[in-house]
Amino acid sequence: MHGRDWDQFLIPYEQAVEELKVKFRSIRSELKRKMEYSPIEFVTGRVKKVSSILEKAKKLGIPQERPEEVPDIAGIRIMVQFVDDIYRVVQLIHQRNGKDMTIVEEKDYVKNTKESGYRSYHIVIRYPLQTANGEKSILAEIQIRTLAMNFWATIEHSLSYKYQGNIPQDIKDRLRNAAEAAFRLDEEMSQIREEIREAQRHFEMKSNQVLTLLRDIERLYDLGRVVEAITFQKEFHDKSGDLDQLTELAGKVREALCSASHPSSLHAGENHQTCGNDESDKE
Ligand SMILES: Nc1nc2c(ncn2[C@@H]2O[C@H](COP(=O)(O)OP(=O)(O)OP(=O)(O)O)[C@@H](O)[C@H]2O)c(=O)[nH]1
Ligand SMILES: Nc1ncnc2c1ncn2[C@@H]1O[C@H](COP(=O)(O)OP(=O)(O)OP(=O)(O)O)[C@@H](O)[C@H]1O
Repeated sequence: MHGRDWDQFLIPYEQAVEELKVKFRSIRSELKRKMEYSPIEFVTGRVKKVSSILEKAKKLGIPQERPEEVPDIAGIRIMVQFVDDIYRVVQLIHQRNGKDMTIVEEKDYVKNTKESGYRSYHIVIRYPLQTANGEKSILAEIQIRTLAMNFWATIEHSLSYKYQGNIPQDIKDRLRNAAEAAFRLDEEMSQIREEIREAQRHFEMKSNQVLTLLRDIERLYDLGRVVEAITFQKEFHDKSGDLDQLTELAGKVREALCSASHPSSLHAGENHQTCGNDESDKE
């Protein structure tokens, strides 16, 4: 190890961290620009300090002459809002496997919580770089976690640093309780999110129903069924806005529209597209 130029050694790792941060931040901004949901909240990255590389090499039994075998000299961290989003990001990384990165190892500490209470999803990748001295590939670590998991891990990391890895038992116990609380917070947030999604779906169904209903009433007018159209319009105004009531009324309007556009003299089957719930006659 003597004589190693660490500044030189770390250059590709710095480049990798910068490139990886740009790549994952770009995914976020691209999705946002397209007004689509982004599972990525924010991305951070760091290059490990030399002292920490040496300690880790020792811990992992890696010879000092081969520090490049330490898997997390280059590391990025992707923060997400909800636990589901972790697996969406994992999927995004899987899609890039064999393209601009190659997956070397994966550890799911979200499903397999560590003894300490630590939860995160880890992926070690081999990442190819174009450097001034040609192509080089290095190992890099991607950690994916929710904001709650990050909050817990950040506090735990500083306590671990303060106590040099020997956190007193009572604090360890409290940290495990806090990890439980962070887990419950993630669960609660996921549930709230589901309820919000359900409410959005319900709102969308209702506005579609209202739109169809008003169009059908207008078509009744056009077909000369003015009295019926007025009655339905009044009924629509009197409704409380309950989806079931709107659906029932929509059914009645459809029936009236159907009989208006299918005088009994017509053969059965003619103009059938105006009846029922055939989507083909909707604009
Ligand atoms: N705060 C915190 N971070 C952890 C913990 N365990 C792992 N990490 C983070 O995850 C990285 C790699 O963890 P692992 O994939 O388990 O690799 P490892 O070298 O076997 O980890 P160790 O448990 O530290 O031996 C570490 O460098 C930390 O950044 C933990 O208990 N608390
Ligand atoms: N993949 C990563 N992405 C972004 N930041 C990280 C990553 N891994 C660790 N960090 C952060 O970098 C800082 C320095 O951590 P350091 O590399 O010394 O230790 P560690 O990787 O957490 O632990 P260890 O060396 O025991 O594996 C800490 O604030 C840590 O939270």
